[in-house]
Parts: sequence; C-alpha cells; structure tokens
Amino acid sequence: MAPYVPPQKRSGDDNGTGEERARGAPQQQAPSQDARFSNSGDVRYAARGPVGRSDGWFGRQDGRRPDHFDTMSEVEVFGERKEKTGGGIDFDQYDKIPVEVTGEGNELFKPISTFPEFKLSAALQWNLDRCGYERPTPVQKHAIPIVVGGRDLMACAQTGSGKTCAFMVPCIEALLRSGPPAEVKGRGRPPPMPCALVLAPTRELAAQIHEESLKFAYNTGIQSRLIYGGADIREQLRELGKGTDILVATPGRLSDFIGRETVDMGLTQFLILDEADRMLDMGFEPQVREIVQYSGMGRSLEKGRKKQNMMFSATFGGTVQSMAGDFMVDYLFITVGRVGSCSETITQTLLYAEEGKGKTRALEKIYRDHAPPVGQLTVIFVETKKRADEIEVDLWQAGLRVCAIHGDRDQRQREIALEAFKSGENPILVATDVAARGLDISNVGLVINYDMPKQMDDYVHRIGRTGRAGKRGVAIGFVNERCRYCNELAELLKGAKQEVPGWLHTLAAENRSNYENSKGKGKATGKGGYGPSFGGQDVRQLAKAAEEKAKPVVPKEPERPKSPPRAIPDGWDDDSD
Ligand SMILES: Nc1ncnc2c1ncn2[C@@H]1O[C@H](COP(=O)(O)OP(=O)(O)OP(=O)(O)O)[C@@H](O)[C@H]1O
Repeated sequence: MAPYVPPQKRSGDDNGTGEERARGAPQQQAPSQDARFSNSGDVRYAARGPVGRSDGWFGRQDGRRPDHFDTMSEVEVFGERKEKTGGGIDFDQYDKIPVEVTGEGNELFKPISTFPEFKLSAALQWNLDRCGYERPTPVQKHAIPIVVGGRDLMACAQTGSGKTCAFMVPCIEALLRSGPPAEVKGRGRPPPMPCALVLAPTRELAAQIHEESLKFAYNTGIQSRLIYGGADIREQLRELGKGTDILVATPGRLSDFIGRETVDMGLTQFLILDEADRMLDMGFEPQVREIVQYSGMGRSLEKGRKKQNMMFSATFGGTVQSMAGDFMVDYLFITVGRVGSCSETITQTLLYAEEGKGKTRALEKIYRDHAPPVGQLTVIFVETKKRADEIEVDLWQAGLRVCAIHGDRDQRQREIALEAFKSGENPILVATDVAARGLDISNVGLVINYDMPKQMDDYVHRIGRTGRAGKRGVAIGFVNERCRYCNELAELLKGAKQEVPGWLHTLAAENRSNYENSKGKGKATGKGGYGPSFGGQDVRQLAKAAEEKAKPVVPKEPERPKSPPRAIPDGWDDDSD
C-alpha cells in the first residue's frame, strides 16, 4: 500500500506507485505559484502607462495609478496559437437546439449567426478570432444583441455552452461603444470604480471568468480585476489600484470591500450574476442583495448610459427567479434547449450502490473499468469534506494519482490541487460541490457521482463538467434510497436520450411511499424533496398561464354563422306580382 502524501508535499518524483505514469499520462511539476490565481500572474510592469496609448479606455483615470499599468503579452493572455478547430464544438448539432426568448419586446432582437455580422469593435473581434471562436453558440447568438441593445437578461443554457462569452463580450462591446465614463472630480484620487461587475459563487469560478475576461478585453484598454475571499486583501487592493473597469468577485469579499469603502460601485453599468442560483444555495443572498442595492440599481448614470442586470446559469429554479423580479427591469429570458436539461454529448450511467465500505471498493473498480483515455481527466463528486479526504487517501493508497478539493482546504492547497489536476499530474480530482459549477476544464472525460447531490440542479451542473462545448463525456452515478429525485432523474435521462434503468422507477416508488409515511410525522424532506426544483422556465410565462387558467369561464354565445340562414327563401318577399 502506498503511503499517502498530501498534495502540497508531492513533487514530480514521489509517484513510484502512480498507475497513470505507467499509462503515460502527462507528468508535470505542479507550479509553485499558480499564475491564474495571482492577480498579477506573470505580468510585466510598464514604467509609464500602457505603451504609448491614452485614447478611449486606455486613458481612463479612475483610481488608476499610472505608473502601475501592466501589460501582458499575447501569449500570456491567450496561450500559444493553436490550429483553428472551432473548439471541438459540433455547431451543426448546436444549431438544432431549440431556443426560446420570452419577455416584452423580444421580437426586436434578431439573433446573430456570425460574430463579424454584428460589427464588433476591431480589438474585440480580433480577440474572439485569437480565442478560436469562429461561430457563436446559441446562447451567444441571442444574448449579444439583447445586451448591447440595452435590455436586462436572464439566460438559461446548458453547461459548457459558452455562457461566459455570452455575457462578457456584449458587455465589453457596449463599454467600448460608449467609451469610458466622465472623470469623477473630487478631493484626492477616487477609489476604483468598476463599470462592470461579475459575481460568481466560488473563487475558482471567479478566477476562471477573470481569465476569460482578460482575453476578451485584451488590447482594448479595459482592465479586468479579480477579488475573492481567502487571499491577501492588501495585494488585491494594490491590484485594483492599477485600474478596474471590470471587477470579477465572490460576494463575501466584495461585500467586505464595499464596507471598507475601498471600492465604489457608483459607475457600475453592468451587474452580472453567474450561477445566481448557487449563490443563493450557498447563503449569499444577503450579500448579493446588499451589493445590488449598493451598485445603485435604478440610479441613473450619465446620459446615454443605463444600468443593466444579467443572470446566467444552466438551472434557474423559482426562488432565484423571484429574486430576479426584485431587481431586474423588464428582462428578457433566454432558454436554450430543454428546460434544465443536460447535454446529449454526455453518456449517463446510473448504478445502484448501497452506502458502506463496499461503495469505496466499488468506486476503485468502476474507475479502473471506465477510466478515460490517457490525457483525459476524472472528477469524483462526494457530499462531505470528510468523505473527500477519505476517498483521496483510499485511492492514493490504491495506487491512483488523485487529489482532493473542498472548502476546508486553504486557498493555496486548492490552487495546487486544481493545477495538478489540470496539468494531468493528478488526473483524478475528488471534490465537493466547490467544483460542481462553472469550472471549464476541457479534457474531463469522466464524472463519477459517488454521492448523488441533494438536488437535481446540482446533478445537472456536476455532470456538466464533462461533455463540454460539444465534446463527448461519460457520467456515472451511484444511486440508492437517499436519492430523493429518482422520478425526475428518469425524466432527465429520457430527455437526454439515455437508457433509464428499470430499478430507478422502483426506487422512486419506494421513496415516495416512505415520504408519504413520514409526512404527518413531522420529518423534514430536505432540500430538493419532490417535484423538480431544477430547470429554468420563465416564471412570468408560467404565472401568465396560471392566470389565464384561473379566469372564470364565461359560457360562449353560440357562434353565429357568417351569413345567417335566411328565414324567407329567395323570392318570397318579392312583391313583384
Ligand atoms: N463560440 C465559441 N466557439 C468555440 N469555443 C467556445 C465558444 N464559446 C465558448 N467556447 C468554449 O466553450 C467552453 C465552455 O464555455 P463556458 O465555460 O463559458 O460554458 P458555460 O456555459 O459557462 O458552462 P457552465 O454552465 O458549466 O458554467 C470554453 O472552453 C469556451 O472557451
């Protein structure tokens, strides 16, 4: 049995046991510091401003300290140039997905079919080309004209379908078209005043969105910054002082900064909540409401500018939509694909597995039987932090290169684990829901739900870590009596054209009768319970339909024939004789 070595103490050579090494998985030394997570990364500091430009956003003077502008090279931002492959997306398949846009005035916004057709600013179009984005995905086709056209938006689209670009690109385009806001005059240097704010539930997701925003904003003069909890506040403040036009943040840390008055949201034109439903689940509702209020929803900006709010997720239950009603104005609602559905590019298999020691042994066997090809990665989701630790140790001792990530690991440990996973050094990641949402790691070939999540929504997000952007993936779930949404799960499988095991219905019936029996005994059913909480149908449409249904039925008058039958046949009134 291999002695367990915690991830931060592992080096490239400690893996005499590593089966992946024998199978030729790429082995890389985990970097000592992850550039993705440090705001400065490998940034070079120009001595005096961004080389020779002071027009447009390059010349904005908010809280910027001009001697601290940073310049990043093209390769630092985008990575080495790759051959154009369309990101592996099967666009012809994508184009068959039905899209619905609801809300007043939706007919005014025609979806685009190419990026150049929208006449994006030259630098932004160049950045999209450099990212290898040849065609927009369905959510991008609809969201770009709607957001640039000034409307609030709630967008529900499958995992991995390009939502980040769908909000970031129109937001940058709108900022480029309007130019920087007028300088705020006052005593001393004003604090950073972002014009766009993106809130995300986890540090990892925020870091990823920030990384994407650097690509789209490259060479536009628009500066994007990142703040999240668990990292050095002073360092983050220093970064903000270099210019903050777009701020990507987790709610807790931003709320802290707002409280200290180290950031001013008075000029925030765009507020984007990514994975808003997750933020509510994580208990961030008070902070989100406070931030929304502080960023002055309803307050007007200078002429020609208007505050806009957006929400993006693959799932939008009723609770999050009712919150949206509190702070979005006349918003349009985009649904891509089946409501709350998952991609058909993911092959889903469910296995019955009782709780107990045998489950861990089964995990090892299932992993070995279904391990993805070399170079591809596996995520194993578990319910608790303790379970994540235990499984990491068990699998490591069984000779598999694995690392774990969960909320009790400090930021550095999380960064190291994620980097070692992404590089393929540890191609198996054991994770709690910290990693369930938004993380875009293109080569995840297998997701195992060792513990099924409590809610259907989370199942959709978890398996969405594979099969991203049109690629294929496999998801295996260990199901037993604890799963409270077997019926909905069966529906989901059917909708995604997957095999539905017969025992799932039996389990659903058993669970239902247990639930019925326990009902009057005051037992809580827990979150998720019965009935689909997942999905994302525009609640306003549902309300309208319900209203229609509730209207009293007025008996209809018998329909009159268009030309009433004549009582007097032709000729009878003829008094010609
Ligand atoms: N138009 C495009 N052409 C090619 N690749 C794209 C395009 N749009 C997005 N991608 C790529 O698709 C992947 C998934 O995008 P993204 O992470 O934004 O998806 P998402 O819908 O936000 O997923 P999730 O719901 O899991 O957060 C990324 O690697 C992104 O670079």
